[in-house]
Amino acid sequence: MIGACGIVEAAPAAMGDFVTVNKTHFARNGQAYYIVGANFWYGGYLGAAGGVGERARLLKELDNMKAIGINNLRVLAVSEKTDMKSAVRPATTNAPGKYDEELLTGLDFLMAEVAKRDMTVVLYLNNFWQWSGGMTQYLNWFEGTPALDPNVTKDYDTYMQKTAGFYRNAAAQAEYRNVIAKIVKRVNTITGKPYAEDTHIMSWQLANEPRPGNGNATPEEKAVYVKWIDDVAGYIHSLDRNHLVSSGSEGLAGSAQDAQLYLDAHRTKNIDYLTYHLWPKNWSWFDSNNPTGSWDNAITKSRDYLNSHIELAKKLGKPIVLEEFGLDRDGPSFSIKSTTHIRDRFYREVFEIVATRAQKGDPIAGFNFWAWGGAGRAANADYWWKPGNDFVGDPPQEEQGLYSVFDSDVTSLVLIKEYADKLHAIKR
Ligand SMILES: O=C1NC[C@H](CO)[C@@H](O)[C@@H]1O
Repeated sequence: MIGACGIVEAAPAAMGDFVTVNKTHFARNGQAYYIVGANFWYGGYLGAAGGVGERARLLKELDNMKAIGINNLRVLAVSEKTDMKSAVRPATTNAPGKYDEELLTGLDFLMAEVAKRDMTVVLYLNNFWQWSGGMTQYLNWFEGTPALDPNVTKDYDTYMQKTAGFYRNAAAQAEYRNVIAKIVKRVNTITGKPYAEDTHIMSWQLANEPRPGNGNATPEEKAVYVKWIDDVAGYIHSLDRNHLVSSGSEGLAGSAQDAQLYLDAHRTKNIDYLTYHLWPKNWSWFDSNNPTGSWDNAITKSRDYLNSHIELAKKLGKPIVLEEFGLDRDGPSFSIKSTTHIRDRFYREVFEIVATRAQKGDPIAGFNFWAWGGAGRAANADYWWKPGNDFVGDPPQEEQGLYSVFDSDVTSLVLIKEYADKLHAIKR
């Protein structure tokens, strides 16, 4: 069918129900719903009508993801204009109260196309990291503190400790809630449907990887964090009684390694399901320059991380989604010409634990790998992103090719499809 923008579009799929929580599982359309997902942070950017928009690419990416069984996308809904070097440009928020409607229409287009493919989307409304401006940019606006890019300062500990000041800043929280209301109460300009009534939104998510501070977060910082999650999640539910709300937490790695904090932060009835992320290289469990020597350590710790968080989900009686995980390409290399044998081995280990425990009825509700690169390609010899370059799965704060799964990574795509079939076959 030829759509309004003159591009062949998928035929409308049947309208589904909202994703709901049934004890420790998701349900949709009267049956168990398992997440076979991709991180696709830039999906709304590709949907824009002009500027950075690439609607023909977006349709192809969605069709290619659908073809390997992907049913869920995790997408950045809001970004903040910032001077920080390794942040995406443009941003949906140019300044407090000043929003880029063309870019926000990109999210409308994405949601319209997702609905045609009966996929669902998790939309995150902020970012603890600098690659979309995020909480640090709010503090620059409302505290006047410089937005210091940790890729430049190389001081992530100070970055994390200062960024957590966002939770305590009343003016920043007020603007954050203004933005939340703008998105949650938005009416899709393509379909005319209010977002709050869109059954293809699975969940609103407070932020990407919100942390209480750095690894030495104080009891006071932890208490502020727990209250912030409860308050904001409750605020979102007050605007929208239909959709789930999640935090975007990484699990213990994003909770100062404090399991009690992770439980306390997610016990509230306002958080409907748990999230966690798995990053063996980022967390120095895996050394990609010594893969053989570090594999056993990495996979042992990864297996423990995967399984222990499912036990925490059992304690809270809520589903849990592994909504980020990744490993770099053989070499290591950023080039799409490099192989992905080690990453495929890691993915298979992750998928096997998720699928096996899901089949057993444990509260693991699926995964989103990080991240879909699809047809995007790195543009520069140094693999860093510059405005005007393709978007790929790696945001601008990392080399373009670090963790992306590209459309040429056939062994990875086949592996994802193999486990998509297993998860989609689970009937409960
Ligand atoms: O949310 C995230 N988690 C890990 C990704 C890869 O390092 C990173 O790109 C992103 O900020």
